[in-house]
Amino acid sequence: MALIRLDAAGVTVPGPPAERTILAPTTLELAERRIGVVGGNGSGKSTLVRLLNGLVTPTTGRVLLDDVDVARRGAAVRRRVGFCFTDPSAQLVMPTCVEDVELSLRRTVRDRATRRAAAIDVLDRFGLAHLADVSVHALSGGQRQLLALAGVLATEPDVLVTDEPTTLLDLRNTRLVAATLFDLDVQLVLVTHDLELAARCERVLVVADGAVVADGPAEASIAAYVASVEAGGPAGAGGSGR
Ligand SMILES: Nc1ncnc2c1ncn2[C@@H]1O[C@H](COP(=O)(O)OP(=O)(O)OP(=O)(O)O)[C@@H](O)[C@H]1O
Repeated sequence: MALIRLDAAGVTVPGPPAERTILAPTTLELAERRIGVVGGNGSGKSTLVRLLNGLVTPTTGRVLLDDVDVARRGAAVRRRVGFCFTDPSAQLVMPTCVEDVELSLRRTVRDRATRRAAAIDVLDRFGLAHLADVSVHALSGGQRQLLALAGVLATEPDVLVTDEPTTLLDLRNTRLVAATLFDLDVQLVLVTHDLELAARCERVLVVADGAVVADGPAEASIAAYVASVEAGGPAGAGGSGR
């Protein structure tokens, strides 16, 4: 299991209209197998998790993966920390499913025939082998999300960060993607608005107004989040100035 450490890591963005802190300096150690991140729209969840693989660079403090500074050795960290976006279109770039997975494998498997076989194996693990030569545009929402996950996991990261992987999906596909995610042999950091999904994590962080306002076992964190929403607090109102 990787140890991810935020050491007073914060993010401030420049104006206009004025410089704004979108994540207050945050100190955390993340070592659990499955970590959920919940909070209102615009609260800072994506900013927080994008720090973990260098998609966002902290403007104060540091982020360390097993003592490697993400800002200094981004490429090395990204080989260990895979990131999956909410909208799979953001990462499916090749015409067919198999080619998309092959693209992920281009650095690790040099030989083309071996790479194709490895890509088919990956698709098979996600129940997508029968779609190998199908256009990525012909897939259902759930299949696209699974393919995006397959592409990231083909690189065998130690940690998978996934930002609202079920938000665009219907109930059946939500269940399919959730079952796949929770079955993976990988450390998972899961941003979600689905509290049932968050409840399956060992630890849940609640983000509000650019800060982690609750952090603990899923049940306690989710209860705190729900209570703050019911009280009309910032976690529910998305009150980060958007
Ligand atoms: N590069 C940036 N420049 C300016 N503002 C930004 C930037 N990135 C994020 N923000 C702002 O920071 C705040 C937090 O954004 P973030 O995407 O982290 O929220 P979130 O909790 O993931 O929201 P959602 O649930 O709606 O996806 C928002 O007000 C957003 O508009």
